[in-house]
Amino acid sequence: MGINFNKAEFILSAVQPGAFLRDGRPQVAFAGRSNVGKSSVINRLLNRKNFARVGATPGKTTQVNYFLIDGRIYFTDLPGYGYAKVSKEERDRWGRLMENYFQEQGLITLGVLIVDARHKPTADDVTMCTWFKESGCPLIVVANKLDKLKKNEIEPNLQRIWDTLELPDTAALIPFSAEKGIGKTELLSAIEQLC
Ligand SMILES: Nc1nc2c(ncn2[C@@H]2O[C@H](COP(=O)(O)OP(=O)(O)OP(=O)(O)O)[C@@H](O)[C@H]2O)c(=O)[nH]1
Repeated sequence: MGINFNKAEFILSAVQPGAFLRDGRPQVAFAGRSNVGKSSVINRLLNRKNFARVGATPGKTTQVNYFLIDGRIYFTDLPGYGYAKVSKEERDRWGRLMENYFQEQGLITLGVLIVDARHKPTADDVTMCTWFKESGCPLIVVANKLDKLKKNEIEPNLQRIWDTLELPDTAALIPFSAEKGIGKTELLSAIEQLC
């Protein structure tokens, strides 16, 4: 039977390396640059308004949040990166947490990397993508804020994202708008299929 994405509950925040949840349920790890709309994407997928935090102080989330979906799979919300005003200390803390997270073998069932459809992926996006690729999990890249693109910009921008991230043939790139709901059905069915 299909996963009921309307049935979601917040489980816990892991702030310490080594405190990551591991109970055998599949985990879908969401990552993305600060302000790319990661909370909005998660909220859209779960049909919620203020479930995952939206628009709070960027870059202040050095914690890994877990949401249990329908008692069956986890959405793992990784802390955003690339916010210019973050202190070196905070950045180092983020780096340690992520290093530990990606070192844990077999933790991630599926990686969802959210990038901005308007821009060339940043060096941080490329690094995050490499971590996902090296972890060996299937990878979906979500090009969010599609509603902000003109029609003729869509194709070249998607190609630029694909090329910059050097995506393998096995990856999927889904054009998305958390604002308008574009791409939601496609992303949810990809998640169901891969979990
Ligand atoms: N036009 C448009 N705006 C969006 C879209 N998705 C998110 N936004 C806006 O982008 C801003 C950032 O969204 P958030 O969901 O808070 O982004 P985040 O990546 O979770 O940010 P952090 O909490 O800093 O990690 C908000 O003002 C959202 O309303 C989209 O698809 N289209």
